[in-house]
Amino acid sequence: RMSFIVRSAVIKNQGLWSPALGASRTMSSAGGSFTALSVTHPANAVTHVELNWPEKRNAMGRAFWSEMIECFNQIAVDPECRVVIFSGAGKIFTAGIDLMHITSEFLKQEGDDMARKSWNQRRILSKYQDTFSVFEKCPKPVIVAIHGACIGAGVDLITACDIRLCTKDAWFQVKEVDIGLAADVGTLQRLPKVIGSRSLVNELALTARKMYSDEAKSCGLVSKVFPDKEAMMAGALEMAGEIAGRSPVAVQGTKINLIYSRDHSVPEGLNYMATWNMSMLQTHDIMKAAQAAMEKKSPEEVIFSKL
Ligand SMILES: CCC/C=C/C=C/C(=O)SCCNC(=O)CCNC(=O)[C@H](O)C(C)(C)COP(=O)(O)OP(=O)(O)OC[C@H]1O[C@@H](n2cnc3c(N)ncnc32)[C@H](O)[C@@H]1OP(=O)(O)O
Repeated sequence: RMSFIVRSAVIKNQGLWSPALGASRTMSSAGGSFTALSVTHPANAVTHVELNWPEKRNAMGRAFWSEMIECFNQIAVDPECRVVIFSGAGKIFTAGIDLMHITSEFLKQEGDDMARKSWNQRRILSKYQDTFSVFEKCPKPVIVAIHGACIGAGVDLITACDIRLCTKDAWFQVKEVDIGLAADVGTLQRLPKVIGSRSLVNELALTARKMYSDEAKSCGLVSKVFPDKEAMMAGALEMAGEIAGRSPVAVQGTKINLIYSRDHSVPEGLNYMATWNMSMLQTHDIMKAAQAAMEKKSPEEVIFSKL
C-alpha cells in the first residue's frame, strides 16, 4: 500500500522526491528494532512512524511508552529527516492506552509506604507525559494522519502534533472519564489550545462523547478530511514533500517559535523570535531562496544543506 502511495506522490510531483530512499537506513531501539512502532523513509527527507500493533487496535502498551521517546530523540537529531508522518497500522489509528497494561502494572507501583508509591507513580506519569511532549521537543514538524478511531491517549497524542489530517470515517473520543481518571498526558492542557471553544473541550472531556470528522474539521481539531486512508496518506506525503523541500532552518525555526509563542505572551514571543533570528538570519538559505524567488522558481527547486 505504502509503495503505491509513494509512487503516486512521486509521479504527481514530477520527481521532487526520491521514493523509498530510506529502505537501506533503519531506525531502531538500542536493543534492536522497535516493536510498537514501525519506522520507514517513504520519500527524501520524510520519516514515517507508524503505530504497529494492529491486532490490538494499536493500543499503547509498555513497549510503546518506552520506544516513542527513543524514536523521536533519534529523529530530532537525524539530519536526513526534515518532516515526520505519524499514522496507525490496521483498522483504526489507536484504541488508546493498553487496558491490560494499565490494570496489571501501571496502577501497582512499588514502594514501602503511600508516599513512596505515590512518588514512583508520579515519576512514571511524567515519563508518559514526555512520550507525547517529544513531538513538541522534536524540531521537525509532525503530520499526524488519523483513520477510524482515535481514543483516549490517542487524543493526547494528536494534540501534541503540528498538523492533523483525518479520514471521513475518523472519530475522536476523550475517553478517560469512562475509565475513571482525568486525562493526564496532555489532552486537558493542549486540546483547549488546539480548538477555540472551551465549552466544546469541556463537553468532550466531561462526557466522553464521540466527535466525528465533520465536527473535528469545523472546530479546527483537524485541518483536512480525506475520503479514505489511501487518499489521506497520499495527501500527507504530498504535504510532507512540500515541507521537506523548504529550508530546514526556516521550517524548524518556524515550528520552535510557534510552540514557544503558544505558551508565552506576544512580547515574550517577539523577544524570543528576535534572539532566535539574530543568528538564524546568517543562513545561506535566505540568499538561495531569495535568488530562486527572483528567478520565479519554487523554493522546492532549491537545494538546501542538511541541518
Ligand atoms: C494513566 C496513563 C495515562 C494514559 C491514559 C489513557 C487513557 C485512555 O486511553 S482511555 C481509553 C481506553 N481505550 C478504550 O477504552 C477502548 C477499548 N476498545 C474498544 O472500544 C474497541 O476495541 C475499539 C472500538 C477500539 C475497536 O473495536 P473492534 O471491534 O474493531 O476491535 P475489538 O474486537 O474490540 O478489539 C480487537 C482486539 O484489540 C484489543 N483491544 C482493543 N482496545 C484495546 C485496549 N485499549 N487495550 C488493550 N487491548 C485492546 C481487544 O481486546 C481485542 O483483542 P483480542 O480479543 O485478543 O482479539
